[in-house]
Amino acid sequence: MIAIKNILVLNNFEEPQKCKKSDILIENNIITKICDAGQLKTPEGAIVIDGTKKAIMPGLINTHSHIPMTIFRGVADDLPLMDWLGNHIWPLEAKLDEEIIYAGTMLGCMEMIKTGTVAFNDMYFFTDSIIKAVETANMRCTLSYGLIDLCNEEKRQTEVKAQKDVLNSLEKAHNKNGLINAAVGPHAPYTCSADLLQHAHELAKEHNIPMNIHMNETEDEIRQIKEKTGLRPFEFLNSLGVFDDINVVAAHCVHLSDNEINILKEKNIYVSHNPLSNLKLGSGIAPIPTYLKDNINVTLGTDGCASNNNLNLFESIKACATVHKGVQQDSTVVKVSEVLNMATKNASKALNYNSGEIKEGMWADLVILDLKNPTLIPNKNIISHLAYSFNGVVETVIINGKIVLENGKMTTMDEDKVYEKAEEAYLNLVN
Ligand SMILES: C[C@H]1O[C@@H](n2cnc3c(N)ncnc32)[C@H](O)[C@@H]1O
Ligand SMILES: [Zn+2]
Repeated sequence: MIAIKNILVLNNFEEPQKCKKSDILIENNIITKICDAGQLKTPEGAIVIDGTKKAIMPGLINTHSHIPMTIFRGVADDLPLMDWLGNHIWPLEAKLDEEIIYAGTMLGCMEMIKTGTVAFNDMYFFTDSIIKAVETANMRCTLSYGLIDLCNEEKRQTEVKAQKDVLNSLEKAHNKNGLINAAVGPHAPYTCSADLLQHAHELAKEHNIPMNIHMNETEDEIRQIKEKTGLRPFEFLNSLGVFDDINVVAAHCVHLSDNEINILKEKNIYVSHNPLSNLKLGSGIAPIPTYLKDNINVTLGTDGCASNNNLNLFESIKACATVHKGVQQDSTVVKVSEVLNMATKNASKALNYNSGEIKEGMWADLVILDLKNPTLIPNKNIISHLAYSFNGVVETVIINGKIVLENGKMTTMDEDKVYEKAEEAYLNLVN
């Protein structure tokens, strides 16, 4: 049990003036009580956190990452997507092994937790090593194995077989405490055959899990699909039935025709907006204000550390809250509450979580901020600061009712060892 006393609860992004000081009780992994400050009787044996001069917010949820790619930070800057992937990233990824993946995931979990992220939706390889690291860190996640067959039948068969093993591992991991969840991850329309996409869709339906896919990131890939199929990517996948009856998290969605935006609406597709990756790779800027007007569910992601190059979701929040205002020459688009909802409750909905808000009955996935931080002063306007000014350095993080960061220090891992292993992994990758 954890009792948090006299803390400012940031549970209303729309009406900041309604946020007030409260006491919170956490039992097992659930928020069981929220009452006025001073009202909570501390149950015997509870850990007590004094929330004076602190605020608590829902932990952030990153809906698009490649977490082991922390090891790739800085390896291939200033290149466009296809050159970056084909000539730099994929050749290096051919050299990955379990140890590199474990080291990269540990570093990624540490970075996310220290910047207020409690959960992430990932697509990568060597899923067993990722599971091992995430279990150590006690992070929540939805993991998918990146399916790529490049339309080669033999490769398709090995991918289908590999996917089966991955789902078995994920199911076992999920059964421990529910922290780890499974998704299917066909990489993108330009790397997957129609058969592989349909196979992934069937699996998602059968297991009742989401699909995680890169969509319409660059004009170049859209041209490729149009040449091959006569259709734009969303039209092509829709014709295959790939969006039916499942939650789809479509990363990027930078360049869409009106008809494709209609497909987003009709099929209730969740957009994972990755503004910093799109800016760095020169891919473009997604029309987020249009999506918001159309009531499309928008969430936020960082993408991997070779295209961002960090996992601090507060930076993506600020980018999202500012870049669209500049592009549209309209400072009223993408409001503070909208962007904060993207990183919390919209993401929770996309991934079928019970978090993203601070309410009785919800998972205790929470972040405590020290109000004595220059980027949070004046404290009165703290909700605005979360979108526009906060540097992301958080004090304490609770995931699934467990304290994983305490006064800025990881409780689940030896930080120095994680840094050392990550440096070693980098040398193994590039040499
Ligand atoms: C899961 C696979 O996705 C690749 N990957 C990482 N970032 C991006 C991106 N922005 N667009 C497409 N693919 C990406 C990884 O490098 C890996 O090969
Ligand atoms: Zn990606």
